[in-house]
Amino acid sequence: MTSEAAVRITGLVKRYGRTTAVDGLDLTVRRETVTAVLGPNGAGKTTTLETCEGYRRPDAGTVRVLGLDPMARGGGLRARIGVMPQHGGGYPGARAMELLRHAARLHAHPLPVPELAERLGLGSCGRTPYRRLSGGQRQRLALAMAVVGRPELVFLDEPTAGLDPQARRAVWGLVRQLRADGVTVVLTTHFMDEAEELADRVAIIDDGRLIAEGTPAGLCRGGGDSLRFAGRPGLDLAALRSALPLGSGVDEPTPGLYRVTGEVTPHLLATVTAWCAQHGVLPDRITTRRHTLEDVFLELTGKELRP
Ligand SMILES: Nc1ncnc2c1ncn2[C@@H]1O[C@H](COP(=O)(O)OP(=O)(O)OP(=O)(O)O)[C@@H](O)[C@H]1O
Repeated sequence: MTSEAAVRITGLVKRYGRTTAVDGLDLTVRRETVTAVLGPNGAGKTTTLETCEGYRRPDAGTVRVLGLDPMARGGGLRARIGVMPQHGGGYPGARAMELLRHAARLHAHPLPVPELAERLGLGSCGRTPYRRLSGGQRQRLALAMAVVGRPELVFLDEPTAGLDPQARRAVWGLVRQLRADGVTVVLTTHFMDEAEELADRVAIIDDGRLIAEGTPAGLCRGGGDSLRFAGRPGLDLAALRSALPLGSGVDEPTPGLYRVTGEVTPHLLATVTAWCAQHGVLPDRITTRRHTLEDVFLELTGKELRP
């Protein structure tokens, strides 16, 4: 049934002894989307993913993945999901390509192994034993093993951590391809630009709870956007304000320097420059600053380092 959410988590609690890693988390992931789960170190992201993958049993709450309980045996879920763990384990003596071919053989209709290996730049290290692979090569191999079985849903735990910029772009390309092929992707990342680039939905968790969820643009909208320009001091702020779109404001924090607040859009910029033209003002040093996902993340989760 395709209208069913890919992942539905309700009131999830997971404890390790006295540590509550996940503390009443609610999260729904829609099918055929890319969802980025963000959160400070220790927020409970990996624990949440591992619970969805069937590696951890919830202490309370329910988790349904493709409509199934990940802890139930025999439901066929394992064959339908792909998992890239944060620290992928491989047999130390097995060669990279042997591991990938082995993973492919476990599935009924695997992707063609040579193309996938080529795409992730694994060709040249195919004969290298796992223990001698670099960190980045291990990451890319783990990603290839997660997707080789054509899963409906993949969980990628920090897929680009430790990758060079070229490999990062290759991973982004693969994630986009998965999405275009109708695969649901749930990934964690500490790179806010990565979430903005790839994700349809972003879920921010802190202390084991969901604290924000939405599209990257929706989460960033408004907030700390600003447009600044210099002009002759003492412009008629009330007149300029009345020309601006609803929800925008303007002030003159220092004489001759103007700050327009509100959502920065092409229309806002055009309005300000048109107003200046009508009033014989040459706006100098126009700069725009948009609220980024990193701004939102820091506002919501604070700036303190986590223990
Ligand atoms: N196997 C475990 N045994 C005991 N405590 C654990 C275990 N795994 C995780 N924890 C604790 O649970 C909390 C959540 O950890 P988790 O790995 O889920 O966070 P995370 O959001 O993935 O963090 P990071 O961004 O650092 O990877 C942390 O306080 C961590 O120390």
